[in-house]
Amino acid sequence: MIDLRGITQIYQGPKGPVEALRGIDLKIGAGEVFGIIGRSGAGKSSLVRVINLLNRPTAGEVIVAGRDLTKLGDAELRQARREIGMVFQHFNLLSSRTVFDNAALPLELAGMTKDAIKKRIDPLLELVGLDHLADRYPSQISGGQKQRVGIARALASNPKVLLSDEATSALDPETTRSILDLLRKVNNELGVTVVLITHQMQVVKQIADRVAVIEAGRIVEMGRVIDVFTRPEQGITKSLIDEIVPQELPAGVLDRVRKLSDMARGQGVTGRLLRLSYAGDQAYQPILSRLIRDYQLDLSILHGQVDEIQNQTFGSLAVFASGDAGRLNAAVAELREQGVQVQEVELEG
Ligand SMILES: Nc1ncnc2c1ncn2[C@@H]1O[C@H](COP(=O)(O)OP(=O)(O)OP(=O)(O)O)[C@@H](O)[C@H]1O
Repeated sequence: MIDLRGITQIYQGPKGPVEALRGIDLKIGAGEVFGIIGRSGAGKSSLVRVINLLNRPTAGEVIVAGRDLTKLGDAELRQARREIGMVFQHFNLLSSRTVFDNAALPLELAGMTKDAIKKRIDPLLELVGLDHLADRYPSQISGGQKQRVGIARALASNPKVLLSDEATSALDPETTRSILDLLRKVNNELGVTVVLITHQMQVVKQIADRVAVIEAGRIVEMGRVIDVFTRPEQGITKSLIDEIVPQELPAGVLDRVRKLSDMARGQGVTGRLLRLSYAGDQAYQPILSRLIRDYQLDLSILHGQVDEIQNQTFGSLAVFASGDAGRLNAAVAELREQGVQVQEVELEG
């Protein structure tokens, strides 16, 4: 549905050129919910605005639904843009227009008749849960409701793609969840491809099928969300995940682990601090009991968390394992063979 090829974006800033996007290649399939995540200044907004050519890239091709938007004339581009809806962090509603009239704006601008507009907007307001508030003004509704208007307006022209530019960043966690649920529903019921940019892994985790991590204008990591969560490769990805699945153990716990390690050494056995993570059907208990039973290891559980991503279980566990060095190595090898990610945490320092 979306195919970005060799996208470069250079802005002329006051202190010279700023290279916001440095050769982005990205394919997003029809019907996907795709997350683009990065820290402030990474280039997320620049990238999402390239998709509807609100930003014309300095170089590269922007192919949406089979057409290269960079090659279209003004009239054709206006037409093509109707297939790409967009929602914004600050909603961008007109305060002098009602909920209905805000949602209807793109259709009015396109010259649609009043009757046709009503036929289109009434069911959309119902879809976003605002049919009872159609006559209210933006000042009379909550932030979450404003974003629902923004979503209805973005869907008014029956687009194939919905772009979300930090749509939930101004909302509290509960409202964020309900807006993300709504975007999922839009994706499921209308088949609209959703591309959302965010700086929060929680958003990606709740809704996206795949994610691209962007840093300094480049995609540094990309994959299915469950895979990126279980096997993050880049430092930036790890630190973004760390915000919802803490990777660092508290200093007090590490102190305890060092004592356990000293004790193990005193008893002539090896001790290692391991971080295990897994996705899917494996569960903690069989993993742990196997380590104890088959490899005669002693285990201390330091930290554990189980979560769900796209209906798949995702677990992470920190354990201190001690025992015979050879058996410990064999246990780690078997865990890896079974698809458990095993990361050794250094205890020195
Ligand atoms: N119009 C502009 N003129 C000059 N530089 C710009 C312009 N827009 C963005 N930039 C610069 O391009 C880089 C990428 O900005 P962009 O807004 O795309 O990042 P972002 O990841 O969306 O960040 P944020 O989450 O803070 O909005 C930044 O260094 C920014 O300062």
